[in-house]
Amino acid sequence: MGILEKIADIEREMARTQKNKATEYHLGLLKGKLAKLRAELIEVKSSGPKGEGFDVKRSGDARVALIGFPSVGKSTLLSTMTETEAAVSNVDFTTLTATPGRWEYNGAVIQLLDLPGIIEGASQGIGRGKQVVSTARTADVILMMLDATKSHLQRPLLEKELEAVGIRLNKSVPNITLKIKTGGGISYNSTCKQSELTEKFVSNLLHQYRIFNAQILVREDVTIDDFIDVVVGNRIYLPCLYVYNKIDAITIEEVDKIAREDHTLVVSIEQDLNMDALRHKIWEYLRLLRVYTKRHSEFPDFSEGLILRQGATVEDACREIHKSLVDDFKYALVWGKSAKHNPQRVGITHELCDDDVIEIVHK
Ligand SMILES: Nc1nc2c(ncn2[C@@H]2O[C@H](COP(=O)(O)OP(=O)(O)OP(=O)(O)O)[C@@H](O)[C@H]2O)c(=O)[nH]1
Ligand SMILES: [K+]
Ligand SMILES: [Mg+2]
Repeated sequence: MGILEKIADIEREMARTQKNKATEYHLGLLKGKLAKLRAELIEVKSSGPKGEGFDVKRSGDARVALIGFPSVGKSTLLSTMTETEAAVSNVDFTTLTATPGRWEYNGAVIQLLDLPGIIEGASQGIGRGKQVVSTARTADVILMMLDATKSHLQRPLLEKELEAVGIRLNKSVPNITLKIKTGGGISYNSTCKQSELTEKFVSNLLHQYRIFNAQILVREDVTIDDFIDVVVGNRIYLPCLYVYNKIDAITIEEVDKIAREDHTLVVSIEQDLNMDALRHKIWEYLRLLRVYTKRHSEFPDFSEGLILRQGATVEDACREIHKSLVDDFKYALVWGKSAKHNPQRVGITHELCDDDVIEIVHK
């Protein structure tokens, strides 16, 4: 039996099994098996011949991947926001390969990656779906484009396809440590009450994965899925913005309803509705910082900032300018949101905020 058939088998069994307290445990183990098979699918992919994901070189400060059903307007967006002219038509599967475009915003250069449309079953190799969802793993942000005039089932269907290749959307990494040991059996500890996880389940699931010696520490109330994710590994946690296009073609009441969903923005690319909000939202989801530098007794250079990731420290800023600065670093002066007073004298581990101004004093 092939991997896909085995997956289908387990999915059927899970669908047949009623969900209740008595079956929870059994279902959990089935989920574990399923995750294992899916992981095998991903692995075959990454060790397989070249071109499993689309081979587009990353460039700029970050990458945004456009994911969606055919004809939702992905290429229309690329053609609107970048200089790249992508073919647009009402015929499904117009785009057949990954097409990058360059978008500048707040001094950062963002690569927008237009991708072929995908449909249900993409992660299992239907159409070019497998390549598309593999490429999604390389993005910093997923822009999931949806057609506001079409069925609202598109959203959960696409989420399922991305989940299947190990992408977790708008979720943080579960606070679980798993240390594989060479002896001592399974030792399980939790710092808080668990609503789903039990010691018996943990040890059985680990046995399924041929792990017989390990230390597990769980620091928050997690789900069985979270635990499986940690055991399987190879998961990617990405921010995802859901963009409903073509709102020019639906009623204002419908627009209002959609706009209330989490992580969601409504636009019409062709009618230029809400597009500034979209640009701003993408920037927010990229979690980038812009920091300005200044020389001693001069004004800051606001024409050019450093682009850093959220959580970046003075050390990251130094590296961005020149790596020798890290070795020669004495202290820095910081003005802005991260400073307690202006300027604040800080060390190399100080965390920076968006729009901060920094002066580095070196030996
Ligand atoms: N009504 C309306 N139609 C739009 C809008 N944006 C794009 N379209 C139309 O949607 C159709 C599909 O656009 P594309 O950009 O080719 O869609 P795609 O998602 O790239 O499609 P594939 O490459 O086939 O996956 C075209 O006929 C566009 O004119 C919009 O804001 N409103
Ligand atoms: K199309
Ligand atoms: Mg297209």
